[in-house]
Amino acid sequence: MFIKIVNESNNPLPHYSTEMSAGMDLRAFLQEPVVLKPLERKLIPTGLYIELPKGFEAQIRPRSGLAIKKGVTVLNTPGTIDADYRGEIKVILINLSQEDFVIENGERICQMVIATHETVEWNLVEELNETQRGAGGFGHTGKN
Ligand SMILES: O=c1ccn([C@H]2C[C@H](O)[C@@H](COP(=O)(O)OP(=O)(O)OP(=O)(O)O)O2)c(=O)[nH]1
Ligand SMILES: [Mg+2]
Repeated sequence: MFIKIVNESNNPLPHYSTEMSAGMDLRAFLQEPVVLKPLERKLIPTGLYIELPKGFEAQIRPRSGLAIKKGVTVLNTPGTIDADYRGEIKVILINLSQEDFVIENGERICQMVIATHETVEWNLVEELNETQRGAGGFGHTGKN
């Protein structure tokens, strides 16, 4: 399917790097490099604006390579881009390493997955149906 996109950066459009990739890497759109000090977080622009159809969302997720090699991740992962959002897609990066991390223009900082979602209405009731699990959770299974 085709999705409208505006690209005000000088970087290439996001693309799937293999035939069955779920995510497309997004690149930082910067006039000059940005430094993230240890534990520092910053909002990084991409220069991209998209128009998703109703019932779709875009998820902003970390890149595993950046996470394992540099300790840099997306703070609010998965970030949510709503279908009615018309602003610039921005990425909240945080540096969880003990060294400065320098972000250059055009660097691939995260990935974006386009997904469908439901829109529901609540059916407010007094009680829910019974199940084998019931209220058990948080490591409940496997215990005697
Ligand atoms: O990583 C992100 C997350 C969100 N957004 C944009 C698109 C999204 O549709 C909008 C609102 O995001 P969210 O609902 O997560 O933020 P909020 O803090 O709840 O703000 P709002 O009150 O505007 O919904 O901000 C981004 O560009 N990047
Ligand atoms: Mg919100």
